[in-house]
Amino acid sequence: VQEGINDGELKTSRNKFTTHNSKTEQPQRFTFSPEPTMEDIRRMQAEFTDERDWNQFHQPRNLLLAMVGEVGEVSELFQWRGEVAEGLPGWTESEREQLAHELSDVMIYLVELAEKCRVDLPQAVLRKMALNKLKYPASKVHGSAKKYTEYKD
Ligand SMILES: Nc1ccn([C@H]2C[C@H](O)[C@@H](COP(=O)(O)OP(=O)(O)OP(=O)(O)O)O2)c(=O)n1
Repeated sequence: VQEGINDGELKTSRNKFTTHNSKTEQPQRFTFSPEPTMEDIRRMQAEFTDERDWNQFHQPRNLLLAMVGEVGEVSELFQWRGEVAEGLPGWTESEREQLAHELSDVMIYLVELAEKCRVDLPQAVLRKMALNKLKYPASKVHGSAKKYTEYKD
């Protein structure tokens, strides 16, 4: 993937939040762009830290603390607003961009934390989702948010 993303591409990806189907006025289904992959993000962040000689600070515990700090920054954006509906109606472009920044910070630190802990994150996610399906069979739990310990067969 390219290092730099031009303004046009950034705008397109932001607009996916708000585009509507003009005939039905229904929000269009939202999807991510296929790139960058988690491996692209790992490599780009590794280059960023190498270029700054920052690996000396990026041990697992420091990355964990940095990630949790960024989760706090995401929380600040939702703080005192009450419930927020999907698609964030009423949020300004600038608030949406701020959220995109903070979620990205969380992702960047998460990916680097996984790398430094030697967790192959994309594959680990696949394994965990397979486990989740076994634990919560759709036929059994459909429409209920109980934790698995509350089901008695
Ligand atoms: N030692 C560091 C410092 C920063 N970053 C990178 C990863 C994050 O994506 C981003 C975090 O930068 P800041 O710590 O400046 O945090 P914010 O961008 O959230 O700024 P602020 O805390 O002012 O909102 O920069 C990094 O990898 N290692």
